[in-house]
Amino acid sequence: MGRALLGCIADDFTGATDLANNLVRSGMRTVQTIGVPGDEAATVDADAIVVALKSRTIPAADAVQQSLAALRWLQGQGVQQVYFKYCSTFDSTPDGNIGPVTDALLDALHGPGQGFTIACPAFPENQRTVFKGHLFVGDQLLSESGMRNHPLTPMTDANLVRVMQAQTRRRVGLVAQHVVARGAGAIRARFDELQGEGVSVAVVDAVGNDDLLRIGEALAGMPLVTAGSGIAIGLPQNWRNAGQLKDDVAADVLPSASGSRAVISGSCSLATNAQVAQFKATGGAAFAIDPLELAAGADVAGAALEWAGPRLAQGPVLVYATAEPEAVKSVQAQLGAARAGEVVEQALSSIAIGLVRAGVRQLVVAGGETSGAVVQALGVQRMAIGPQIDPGVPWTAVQSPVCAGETVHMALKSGNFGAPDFFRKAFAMLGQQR
Ligand SMILES: Nc1ncnc2c1ncn2[C@@H]1O[C@H](COP(=O)(O)OP(=O)(O)O)[C@@H](O)[C@H]1O
Ligand SMILES: O=C(O)[C@@H](O)C(=O)COP(=O)(O)O
Repeated sequence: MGRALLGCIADDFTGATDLANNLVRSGMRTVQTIGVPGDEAATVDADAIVVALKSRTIPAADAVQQSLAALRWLQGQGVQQVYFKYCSTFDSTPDGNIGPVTDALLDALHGPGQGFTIACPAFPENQRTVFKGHLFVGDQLLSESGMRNHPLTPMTDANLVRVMQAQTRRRVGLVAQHVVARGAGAIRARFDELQGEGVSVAVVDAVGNDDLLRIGEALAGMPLVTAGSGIAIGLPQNWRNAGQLKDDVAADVLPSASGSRAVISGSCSLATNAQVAQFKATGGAAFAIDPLELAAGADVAGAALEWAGPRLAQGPVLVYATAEPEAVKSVQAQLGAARAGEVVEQALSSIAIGLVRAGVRQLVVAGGETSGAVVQALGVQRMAIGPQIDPGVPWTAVQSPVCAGETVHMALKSGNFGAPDFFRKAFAMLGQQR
């Protein structure tokens, strides 16, 4: 059995690297696997393991099944605590999947209908805060932020107690910020009080990193934690206190980078739109993908690769389907949201394979679903986590059968993360890597 302390199940791939990044920065050596590893017996040598699923927008029953398979594999690794990671904007479809997966994990860990956990997507470093159970993105309620226009998971209610209650069979309650501010003892007392009232899932307020650290302390020994990546910063200290976590090796060292540079963007989020605009405005070579042409059967991937080939030597190239909300709505009205997403993801995946075949070894992918599709198409099985580019986005190093034996550096950028100059900043940083 391995010695991993924390076992994580992430519902998308950018989310997984976001969580791994926070764990690494808090001193846990972390390995990220793509999907549930096939080899039951192999033990992973790390303090934390993040199993990346692509389960955020699939049918709830499939998300449950995949999450339970991940749980069983993590239990086989001997983990002491399980962390279900979802989006800091609580992205979910009308059918879930956060509630159904939480129910299934609690049932599996505690018995049917039993157990207690938290729900806390707060990530203050990325302007996601929870106050009186309401999720804010910067100064806006979730429901008034760009998330209301998300292509797959539009979020139209900021009240997390209500959103979660609509998804779970269990009763949902609230640990308010004035309790969190009083420290771990007060938080634990509130957990007890809520359990006495029949509550099994507590939405927990957090408006700053101090809150996350207090909550982290209160979560020591809780078998299941459900959260965004922010809560992760408060957990490692619990194992340090117990003498189980040694800070004797750097947790974020990657091999040095080489090869050509490219960005693939399938995210239509506000931040990505700004990053694509900035890259183009500063003279970056960019190729736009039109979903309608794709759906009509045109060889858009071939055209993109033909375009990129001669440009790769000159610097990073960008291939993008990123579009403003009005354009996305118009495409979705013609193709349906799911089909539009599918054709774009498929094309961007083929382009990623082609780019790696053409010598790209430094690849930024923008968008959670997009990253999932690209990473799977490249046949990546594990990701080593390196230094942070912007909050929530680290460089990683992977192996792919598409360029067997050679390392590819990949950064999986969540749609709404990163400064406007993210793409150039990312590559500049690899150039200066230790
Ligand atoms: N122009 C477009 N029209 C419609 N859908 C699009 C367009 N561009 C990308 N998409 C789809 O939108 C979804 C964006 O989701 P994702 O990659 O998770 O980005 P984010 O991280 O911003 O949420 C993907 O399924 C992608 O294929
Ligand atoms: O928690 C977050 O915000 C991210 O880690 C994440 O999951 C974002 O998802 P995408 O916006 O779909 O990349």
